[in-house]
Amino acid sequence: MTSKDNRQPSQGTDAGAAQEAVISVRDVTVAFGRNVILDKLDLDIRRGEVLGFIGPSGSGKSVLMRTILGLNQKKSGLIDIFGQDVDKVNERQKMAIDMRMGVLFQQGALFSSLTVLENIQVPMREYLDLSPKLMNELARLKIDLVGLKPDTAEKYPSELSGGMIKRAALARALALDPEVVFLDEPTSGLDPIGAADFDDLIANLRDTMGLTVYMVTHDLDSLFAICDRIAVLGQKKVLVDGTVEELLKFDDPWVQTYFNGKRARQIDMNAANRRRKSSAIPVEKKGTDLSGTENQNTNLDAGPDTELNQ
Ligand SMILES: Nc1ncnc2c1ncn2[C@@H]1O[C@H](COP(=O)(O)OP(=O)(O)OP(=O)(O)O)[C@@H](O)[C@H]1O
Repeated sequence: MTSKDNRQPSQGTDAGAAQEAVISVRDVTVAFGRNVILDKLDLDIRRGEVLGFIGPSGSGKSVLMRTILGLNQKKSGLIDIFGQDVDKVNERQKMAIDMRMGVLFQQGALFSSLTVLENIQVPMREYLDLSPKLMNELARLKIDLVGLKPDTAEKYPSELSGGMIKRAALARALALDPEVVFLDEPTSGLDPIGAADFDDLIANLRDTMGLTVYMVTHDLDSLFAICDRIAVLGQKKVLVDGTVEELLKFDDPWVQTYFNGKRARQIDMNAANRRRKSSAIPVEKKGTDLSGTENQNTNLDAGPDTELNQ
């Protein structure tokens, strides 16, 4: 676990390529006018991990995601993506970096006037020069990859359920076979079964394709089920990052309230561990979590609405 006071350098501290930082954020400050949202923030996103990003509403989780993606300007600091300082790349290099990253925005953000197939082809048209036949084949492969039926291709977003929209948006985010995908609250608005299915899909993509996932979420089930590591945004910085088990022991009122608050309920830690990547997280002893109790009480709602210790 690293907290803001003992932050590690981005590379070379841990064994193997699994710890390689594909994205490093250092000392990044973002402000809108005089309103400073992020202040000298540090964060690493490591290859092949699902990184969950949590923090109070309005703390800047989406702003950070948009800043990494180059959609918001930073005031100062360094963002290194795939080993390149984004301030020093030319247009062609920037485009090459963009192609290696996919994004699923909070509401799916599909074009309502385009079919699912056409939506998935939008990034292909923007970045690649492919024949219509090849684009159709590739888009249909993505539709299959995210678990949608083939006939979804011809449907418009208005004809899809919430879960199907998320999957179609994910298919579009995967259109260019990115190495990293950014997901902004991917399971919001889904029923628990739909959300669990979506979690499984993300975990599967990580495990089979080595996908790196940066996931802003308020969904504790997702955090427990598929996140290899969680970063907490607070006081305009990454307050702490670590595994769920490490965060449960982190002495901060907001973090404790988030995971152990008044609307607590049982989370099956063993089920969570089964679904998480075994190489990233050691599986605890059967029936016991790291706090030594049978299963962990967690709070689904208190966290995001609770003020962080300032
Ligand atoms: N383009 C913008 N111009 C001015 N202020 C902005 C802009 N974008 C975001 N903000 C402000 O930055 C702050 C952080 O917003 P952000 O959307 O990142 O929060 P969040 O942590 O993702 O919240 P939530 O969990 O509710 O989605 C908010 O106060 C928001 O009003």
